[in-house]
Amino acid sequence: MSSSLIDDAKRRAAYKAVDEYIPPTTKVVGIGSGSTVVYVIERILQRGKEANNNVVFIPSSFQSKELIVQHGLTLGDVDAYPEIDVTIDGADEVDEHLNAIKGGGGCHLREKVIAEAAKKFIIVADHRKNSKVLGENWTRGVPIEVIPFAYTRVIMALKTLGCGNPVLRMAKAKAGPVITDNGNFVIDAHFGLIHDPDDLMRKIKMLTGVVEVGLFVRLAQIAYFGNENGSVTEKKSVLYETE
Ligand SMILES: O=C(CO)[C@H](O)[C@H](O)COP(=O)(O)O
Repeated sequence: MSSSLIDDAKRRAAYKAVDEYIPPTTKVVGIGSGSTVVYVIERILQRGKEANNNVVFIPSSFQSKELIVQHGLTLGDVDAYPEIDVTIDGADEVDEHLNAIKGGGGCHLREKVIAEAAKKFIIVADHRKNSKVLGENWTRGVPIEVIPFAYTRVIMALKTLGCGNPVLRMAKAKAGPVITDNGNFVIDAHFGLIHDPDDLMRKIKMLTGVVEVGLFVRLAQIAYFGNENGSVTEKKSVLYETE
């Protein structure tokens, strides 16, 4: 599938999420990170200045802060708005229960804060992210943010938890590791198929030096996946099916 078809798929998922989950009454919107979120902002801007005048946007990263500011939207932060109406974000993989792997862009700590702060957390992605079980399609591993001082110890501990080859994420245009928006490192740890993401998330989070794990368990209400044929698949959490 060409990159423009993938971009179209991301765009359709993002547009549908904005159309269905940001009604005119919405006051506070959390903005995730990544390439799909760019289309979320694109759709929000298409609603026009008036529709966005009374809405505050809470970023999850340097990237989303820049998107908000550059497009003249009102920037807020989670200190001032600890309760968010709806957060829309991308994902690296989503399972059949709407658990997700996130952090491909290294932003999962702040993304989780604004996902948990939201009354509704919505995922937007292209069809490659739509799996039955985590680890099926996303084989780069679970992103784990760690404080630099502890990274070697955390790598050793991840091996005892069953990860064969945890990798310190290296920067592409700089010598050395990726540094997160919080000044930390990221380790990518592939565990094969993850049948119990809650259990794995808790075990990793208990390791000293781990700041946050890119496993989002029971957080999403709905996920939209843009497909190759122009359709959008909706996956809804059973936790919200009664709504
Ligand atoms: O978790 C993330 C960043 O930390 C992104 O949301 C995730 O990597 C998906 O990105 P994209 O929309 O570019 O596929």
